[in-house]
Order: sequence, then structure tokens, then C-alpha cells
Amino acid sequence: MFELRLLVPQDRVDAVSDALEALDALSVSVEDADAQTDSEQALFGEPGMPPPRGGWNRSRVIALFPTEEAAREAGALLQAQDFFDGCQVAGVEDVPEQDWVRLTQSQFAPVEITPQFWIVPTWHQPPDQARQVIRLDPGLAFGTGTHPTTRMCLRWIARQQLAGQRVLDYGCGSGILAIGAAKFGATDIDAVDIDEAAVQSTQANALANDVVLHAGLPERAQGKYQTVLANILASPLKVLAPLLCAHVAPGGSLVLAGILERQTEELKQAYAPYARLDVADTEDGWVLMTARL
Ligand SMILES: C[S@@+](CC[C@H](N)C(=O)[O-])C[C@H]1O[C@@H](n2cnc3c(N)ncnc32)[C@H](O)[C@@H]1O
Repeated sequence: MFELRLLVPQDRVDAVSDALEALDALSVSVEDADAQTDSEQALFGEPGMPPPRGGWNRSRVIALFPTEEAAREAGALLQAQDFFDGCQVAGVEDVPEQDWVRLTQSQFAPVEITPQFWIVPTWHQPPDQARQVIRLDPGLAFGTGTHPTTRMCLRWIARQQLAGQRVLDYGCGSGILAIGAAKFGATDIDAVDIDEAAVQSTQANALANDVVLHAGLPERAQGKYQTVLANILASPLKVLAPLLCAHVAPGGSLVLAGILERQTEELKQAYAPYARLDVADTEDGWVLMTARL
């Protein structure tokens, strides 16, 4: 396989991608050409605010072709088109043959949350000491158990008595926290996300784990819950403060993650009108903050 790599300004990405597909590219992918540099710009805004940008300033468009000749020919044909003005062919590269399935699988080993509680991909056997297991394969939605924010939430869940509780997982991603809550006894669980792919992923993962929960878009969250979990990021968590706190039943718990250590004070202040947040756990520069309402 050979990759044709192009640099394309924002307003040409659709035209160039369509042309590559018409030229029989096996796949076309688009990345931020300025990622990890000072010019990187966010595409998504805060909830309720307009998005800051419709696309990246410069995209790296990568098209896969079965032969080097086909990749070079596609590059030459594109350069002759009017819409290619301002675009650039960055090169053609050989893509070595790989067993992608095996490679991906080798990167995801079982993750220990506590000595008895593990996240285990379906291609692994659970370790002997595991008493609670979430079976989860990496997919489109965030939450495989490898990120410190997810792990801290799961460790918190493993320390609770959730039997019979109504639980809300706000920003559910793969559904890993909602499934964890079910494994530790919660019986009425809503898992919501703004991303439809996350909702679908949560439903599929719940089924695979034999867990009953209700997944949906954020409007599905209704009423009060004994436990509200939200592993998002500091900025959306600040905007969501009144909404999340309003969902916590009197005496219930609010559990927030996605917060860097240096953001602890600003989160405390944002939640001060509704709840008193404390740091309950830390890992790799991230903190878990909890409050009892
Ligand atoms: C860091 S992931 C967490 C996934 C999972 N709960 C975990 O702990 O691993 C954050 C998730 O929150 C979702 N999200 C971001 N902003 C949101 C909002 N305002 N309302 C609901 N979900 C949101 C994202 O789509 C993403 O799936």
C-alpha cells in the first residue's frame, strides 16, 4: 500500500477528498496539519456556545492507494485541477504491511482498577484474582480504562455501596463508568453523552457485559440520582455545574473527573454556590473531585 500525503487549506478539504475518492483511493483520512504545534486550534466550543471553527486551518489529507503508481498518478491529476490551488502534494510513502488487528490487540492488555476489579479486552482471559470484570474493547468512544481519569472514577465506584442506587453517568463515552456502577450494585442507571456514537457504544458495551442501563443524549437525564458521575474536562464541567448539582439527590454524591491538578481551585469556586468539592484522588497530574450534597 502507498499513501499520498497532501496539505490542504480548510476550504478545499471536501473538494480534494471527493476527488480522491473519485480517483479510487482505498481510504481518505483528514488530520490537523498543525496538531501539537502553537498553531493548533480547537474545533469544538463549550456546550451552548458556537463552535470556534468549522475546520482546521491546514489539514493533512492522506489517501491510500494499492500501488505507488496509482498514488503518484492521483497526485499529478489533482495538481492539474483548479480547486487544487493553495494545496500541496507532500509526498508518497510506502506503508509497510502489518497485521493491524494483532498490533492493536497487543496494545490493550487487561487494566487493573483494584486487585479484584479489572477491565479486560475480549481477546484476553480475566486474571485469576478478578472478582469483578468489565469486558471492553477499544472503539470509537472514550473510556477503555487506561486513562487516569477513568481509573480514578472506577476506583471510587469500587469503594462505594451502590446497591439499589439510581446513578447518572454524564459524558458516558464507552459507558465504562455506568457499567462499573452496575457491577457494584446500582440498579437504575442513565448514561448520557452529546456524541451519538458514544450512546451507541454504551448500549453495545452494556449488552456485552449483561448490564441493564438507559443510554441516550443529555436530555435523557431526568430527576435526582444518588450518584452523579461526570468525567469530562474542566471547562465543560464548570459550565455544567448547576445542571449536574441539580441532578444530585439530597445526601447523594457528585463525582467529577477530567480535571488537572492546577484546575482544582477554579473548579471549587465554580461549584461553590451548589456544593463543596474536595479532592478525593490524584493520578498522573489529574484529580478526582467529589462532593456530598
Ligand atoms: C473523557 S470522556 C469520558 C468517558 C467515560 N465516562 C470515562 O470515564 O472514560 C468524556 C465524554 O463526555 C462527552 N461530553 C463532552 N461534553 C459533554 C457535554 N456537555 N454533555 C454530555 N457529554 C459530554 C464526550 O462526548 C465524551 O464521550
